[in-house]
Amino acid sequence: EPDDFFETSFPCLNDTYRFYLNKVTGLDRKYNTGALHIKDILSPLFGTLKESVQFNYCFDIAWMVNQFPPEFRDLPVLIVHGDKREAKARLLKQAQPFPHVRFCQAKLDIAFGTHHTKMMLLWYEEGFRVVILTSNLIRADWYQKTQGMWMSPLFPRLPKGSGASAGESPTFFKRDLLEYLASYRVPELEEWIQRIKEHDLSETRVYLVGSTPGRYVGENMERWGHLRLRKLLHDHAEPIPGEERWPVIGQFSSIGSMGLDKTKWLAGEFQRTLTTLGKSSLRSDTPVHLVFPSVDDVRTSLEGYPAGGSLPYSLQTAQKQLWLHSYFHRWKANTTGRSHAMPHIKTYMRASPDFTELAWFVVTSSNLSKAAWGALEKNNTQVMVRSYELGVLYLPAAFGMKTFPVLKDPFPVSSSSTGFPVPFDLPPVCYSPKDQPWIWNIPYNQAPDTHGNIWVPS
Ligand SMILES: CC(C)c1cccc2c(O)c(C(=O)O)cnc12
Repeated sequence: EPDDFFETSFPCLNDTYRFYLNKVTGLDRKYNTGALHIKDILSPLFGTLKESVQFNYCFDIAWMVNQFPPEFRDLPVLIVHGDKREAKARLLKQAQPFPHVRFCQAKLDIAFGTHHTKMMLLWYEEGFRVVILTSNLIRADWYQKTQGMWMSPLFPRLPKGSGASAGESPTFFKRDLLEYLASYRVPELEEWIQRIKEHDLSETRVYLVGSTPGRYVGENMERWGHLRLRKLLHDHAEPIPGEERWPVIGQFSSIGSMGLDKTKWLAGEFQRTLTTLGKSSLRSDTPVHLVFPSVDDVRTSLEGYPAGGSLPYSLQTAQKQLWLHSYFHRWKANTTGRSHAMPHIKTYMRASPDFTELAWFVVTSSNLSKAAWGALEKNNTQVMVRSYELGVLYLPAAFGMKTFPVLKDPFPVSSSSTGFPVPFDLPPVCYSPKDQPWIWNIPYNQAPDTHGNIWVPS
C-alpha cells in the first residue's frame, strides 16, 4: 500500500486524526516531534510530485518556490488567490522569475470578502494528496506561530473507467471537495476537478466545511459556513445527556464586527450552530469560551509585539463590542509547548464539563466573523457569506467512537493514540480583570516585549 511507505518515512506522525501542528523555531525539540514544516509537507517522502495547487491569502512566491525540494522546484504550481488591481499586479510581478507559477483569481463580488482558504492539492506519480491548513505562504507564518493542518492520506488512482461515484468516502468528502472547487467557477480548476474524480478518496474520515461568497436561499443555505456546520452536527452527531453543560470553545486569530450585543449574531445563530448535537440545538445556557490572545500574551511571545501584526483586531471594531470581551480567555498551550507561539490556527470544539472528552473538533481558516461563517438575512430566509474559507470537521462517529478522549500530553506524539491532540490547554483560562484583548492598531509603550521593543503602529 503506497501510503504505508510514505507514512513510515515519518514514523512520528499521528495518523489516527492526521491533524498536525507546524514546527516552531525556538522550542525544546520534544514539542516539534510530529510537527511539520512546509518543507516536510512538500518532501519526496510524501510522494513524487507532478503538479500542485496552492490556495491561500498571502504569498511570498520566491520563498514558496524555495520550500519545494530541488527536484520539484520547477514543477507547475497554480496559485489561487483573491487579489485584485494593484495587489494582483504586485503578486504577478513576484512570479516574473518563475514561469512555472501560474495564477487563478477567485471572484470576490461581495464587499469586504477575502480569499482566506488555505489548501494544497498535491498531484503525485503515486496518486493525490490534499492538505487543508491555516498558514500563509510566507516565512513568518512557519516560524514562531501556532498553526495547524489536516493532511489527507495518499489517495490512489481509481481503476480506468471507474464510475463517477467511485472513490467516495463515508463522509462524502470527495463530493464536497469537488463542489467546493466548482464553486469558484474558473476554468483553471476544471482539470483539477477531473483529476480528483479519477482518484479514490474513500479513506477520508473528516467532513469538509467550506465557505464561498454569495447570498444563499432554500437548500443552498446549508452548503456553506456555520449553517453547513449546523447541518453536519444535526445529521451526524448524537445528543448527549446533560449537553447544556458541555462548553463550546472557539479559538481564532481575528474578530469581525458582531453587532451591539451578543443576541445580534454570536449568542443567537452562531451559538445555535455550535450547540447543535443531533435533533437538539440552541442551548442559551451552554458555556461559550472564546480564546484570543491578551496584550500580555503577545508582549511575552517568541515574536514579541510583531506577533500582533497577524492578530488584526482593530480598535474601531473592538470599541463597538466591549460586551464580547467578557467571553475571552488567554492563549495558553503548555500542553504543546506553544504558550509563547501566538495562534494563527483557528479551532472550534465542544468539550465535556471536565474537559476530558470532545463531541467534535474543527480546524479551519475561519475567524470569529460573520464574513467567514455567514449571517442570516431577510427574516432568516437568506444567508450571506462574504469570504472563501475552508476547514475540516472531526466527528467521533466517523472514527467509530462516541466521543474523542482529549489527549493529555500530545508530545512526543504517538502514531496510534486515540486521544485527540487539542493544541492548547483545557480548560481555557479567563482573562484577569487587568487583561486586555490584543488590539493591533494602538500603541503599547509601557512595557517592552521579549525583544525589548515597544509597539507604535503608524
Ligand atoms: C486584516 C488583514 C489585512 C490581515 C492582517 C494580518 C493578518 C492577516 C491574515 O493572516 C489573514 C489570513 O491568514 O488569511 C488575512 N488577513 C490578515
